[in-house]
Amino acid sequence: MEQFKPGLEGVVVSETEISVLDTEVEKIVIRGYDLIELAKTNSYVDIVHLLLEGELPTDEQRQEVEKKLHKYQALPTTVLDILKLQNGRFHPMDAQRTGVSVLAGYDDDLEDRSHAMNIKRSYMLLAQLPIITANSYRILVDEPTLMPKDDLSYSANFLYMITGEVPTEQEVKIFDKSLLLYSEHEMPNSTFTARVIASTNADLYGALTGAVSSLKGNLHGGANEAVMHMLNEVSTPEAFEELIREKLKNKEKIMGFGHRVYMDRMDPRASVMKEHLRELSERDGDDTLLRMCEAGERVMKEEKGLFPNLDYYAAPVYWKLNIPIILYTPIFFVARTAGLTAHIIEQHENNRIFRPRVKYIGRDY
Ligand SMILES: CC(=O)SCCNC(=O)CCNC(=O)[C@H](O)C(C)(C)COP(=O)(O)OP(=O)(O)OC[C@H]1O[C@@H](n2cnc3c(N)ncnc32)[C@H](O)[C@@H]1OP(=O)(O)O
Ligand SMILES: O=C([O-])CC(=O)C(=O)O
Repeated sequence: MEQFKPGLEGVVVSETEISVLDTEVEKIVIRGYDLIELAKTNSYVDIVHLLLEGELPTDEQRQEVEKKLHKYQALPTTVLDILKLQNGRFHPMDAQRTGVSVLAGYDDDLEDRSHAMNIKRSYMLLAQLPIITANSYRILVDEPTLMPKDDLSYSANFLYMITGEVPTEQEVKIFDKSLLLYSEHEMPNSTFTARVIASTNADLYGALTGAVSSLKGNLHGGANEAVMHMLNEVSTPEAFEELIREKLKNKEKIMGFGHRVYMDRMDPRASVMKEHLRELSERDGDDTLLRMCEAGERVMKEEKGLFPNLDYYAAPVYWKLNIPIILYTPIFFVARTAGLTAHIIEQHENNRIFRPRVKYIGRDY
């Protein structure tokens, strides 16, 4: 039998025009563009256009995308009704999975896998997921639901529905940047999951529900919530350093550190988020969280030679934006929906079913 690679490490599973992590030139390449460079000048909606249409938008096209995202916000009321019926027992991540499934039932052309239909579905999901996500939390904590405002941008509306306050320009800028950084990242577990499901010719909703489930785990998207819980266990850099040393002694994994691809350096997206944490620390005149994170970074480099991934610095940034911890991973999923749908569409259009083999280690036969 062929070589066995645990965790498929280093195995190439797809050809793609969407993205690649080029470790030689240290770039996250999205359709030919460096994501970290794009983060300096572009917005999340630009990346949505790049991922779904193949090109960065002109000013006019950007406005069209924003308009389209507004137009598609009409969420069938059943989705939130179902969440309410569960008496607030849904984790927002599970609410997203259920929400995407329910939306499949409203798609009259479910069997139509054409490019145009899949692109339309992607925009609809991107428009409706922030409403499902923010309101699933509101239902969970028994607060009135909130619908988007006509005069707010995509990212501003998402943050508004989460916090209930119209965000400042600085808050929108930083939140939007986090969505951009989370939008796409080559072939993580969730994207692979989505492509495996899509490879049976299953519909886009089915592939996405699989991806939500994958992303929820704390070795993947769930790490951002775990990071914040860990930071909240203590309140000083010294105590945080001690906490990490203790966890390492107990052979625990430290959430927010390590990455299958970035082995010997910090995830470049984490560096961008770290700068935004600095900015918010200056705004608040309180850099305790930043100093705690830096202490964690130092001890992990020293003890394990491991570096932060995006989740490590996204978590304290979301904390400073007043976002409830239970929404950190769901926000990651909303942002990643742009990349995931692009991958599902690509899989549908250039498909061979995934069907690998095993190395048998069972009873003799
Ligand atoms: C945006 C994202 O989704 S990024 C990923 C977010 N996930 C996390 O932050 C969870 C914590 N990190 C991890 O669990 C891992 O580093 C992963 C899942 C990201 C990558 O996993 P893999 O490439 O399979 O690495 P693996 O888990 O085999 O680790 C290799 C070694 O480093 C150690 N290691 C890796 N990450 C960590 C960590 N965060 N804390 C402590 N030790 C770690 C492992 O224990 C292992 O040590 P060993 O060889 O002595 O057994
Ligand atoms: O690439 C990965 O394995 C995980 C990750 O950082 C992401 O999905 O953004």
